[in-house]
Amino acid sequence: MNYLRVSGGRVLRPDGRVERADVAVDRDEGTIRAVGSPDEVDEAVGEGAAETLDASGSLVIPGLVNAHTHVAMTLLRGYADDKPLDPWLREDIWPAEAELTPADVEAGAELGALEMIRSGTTAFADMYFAMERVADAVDRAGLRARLGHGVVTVGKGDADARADVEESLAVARELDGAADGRIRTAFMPHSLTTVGEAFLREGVAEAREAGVPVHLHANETTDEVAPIVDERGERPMAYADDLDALGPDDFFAHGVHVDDSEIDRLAGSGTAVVHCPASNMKLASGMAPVQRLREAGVTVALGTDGAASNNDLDVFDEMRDAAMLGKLAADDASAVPAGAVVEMATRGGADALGLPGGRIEAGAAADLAVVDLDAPHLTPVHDPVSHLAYAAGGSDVRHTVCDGRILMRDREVLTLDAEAVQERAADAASDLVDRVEPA
Ligand SMILES: N[C@@H](CCSC[C@H]1O[C@@H](n2cnc3c(=O)[nH]cnc32)[C@H](O)[C@@H]1O)C(=O)O
Ligand SMILES: [Zn+2]
Repeated sequence: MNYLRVSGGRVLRPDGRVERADVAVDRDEGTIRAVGSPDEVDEAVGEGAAETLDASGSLVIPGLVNAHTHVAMTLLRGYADDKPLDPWLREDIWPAEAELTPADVEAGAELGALEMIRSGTTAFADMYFAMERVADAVDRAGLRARLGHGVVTVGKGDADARADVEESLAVARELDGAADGRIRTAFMPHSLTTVGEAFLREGVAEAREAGVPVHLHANETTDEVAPIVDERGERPMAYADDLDALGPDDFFAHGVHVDDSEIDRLAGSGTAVVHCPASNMKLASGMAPVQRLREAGVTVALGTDGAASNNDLDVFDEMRDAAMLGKLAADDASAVPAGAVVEMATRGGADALGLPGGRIEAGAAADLAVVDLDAPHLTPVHDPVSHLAYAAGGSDVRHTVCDGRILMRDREVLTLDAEAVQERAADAASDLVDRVEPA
């Protein structure tokens, strides 16, 4: 067997225990073949590993999942800060995005992929446009992703609006299974207020027929909830239910302003929520009731949202922010503990996106990250899970593996030319800003 051995480390197992173990990866299948003591692994797969990754002094964890982002927004990192969602989108972000070319989107997506690989993320969900270019970047980077074209119909004529919906459905049908199956897709209306009812109803029905999930921004701000309640006399998740947009394959970003009836609807339907704590804090959107969502049985994942509202794509930051904000929201220091946020960033993310991975166990997808614990800010190690949630950062990741392939070894990214990617993105971003604000 053509196998990769991750040796000498401690491993975070699906039950939350951390144990000394080696991991044997079947590189042809892209799956984990064995996890155990060196002797156990020798017995299971033999001694002749084709390649070895050293994990001594390190913790082997499932690859992190960034379950909601707009990856090419890396080009707008630090472009417009310190504003609430609606004026931020209308006055700054949407005018800049109107100037983005497909080549810009590809440059931004590559930069995001590079940043994610370097911080131990192996899978993400992306809502944007020029998605075939994002797919190319994902393919080259070696990551896994669930991709969709974001639809906005408000402020557009009927033909343009319809074309946007059709584009999202076409992307969902055509890109599904790309990059040797590492790319899956979804129908992605931007939100329940930025897409008109008839378009939502038709689009969701077609998505169901095509067998692709639905992903949208939901209950992000009170400004977004109020018009639905005023105009329809029902909460947004009741409206979503009426649109047939709730189900076990569907995943909604934010879920900040959800009441108990909506939490019950999400739990009952199996719809996952992607919590984006940094974006919610930065745009002052509010505090999602993460503890209550989890207690109700909702699958909760973590997302960075775009780099313009975060301002990075490091899921370690999201774990820390989720634990901190979750406690504040619940007014309870025992709420959203370390183990919960680690679970949300790994298995929760994989399950929300319906992608393999999220677990270090035999038979699971070989998506993993090796975190170096030998650092002043990670000493001593009373509890490695506590460190993942509260003390470690993306730059502590030594190696990143996705689908059995090494994407980063000893902090060197093998699938992308880091320098060229960074330079291309910086150039694209400065040209973009010049087009938006002519000198
Ligand atoms: N085809 C659409 C594009 C939608 S992509 C998804 C959009 O979500 C925007 N976005 C980024 N972060 C957030 C957020 O937190 N809430 C809502 N929208 C966001 C992002 O800038 C992008 O415009 C069009 O014609 O405009
Ligand atoms: Zn978003």
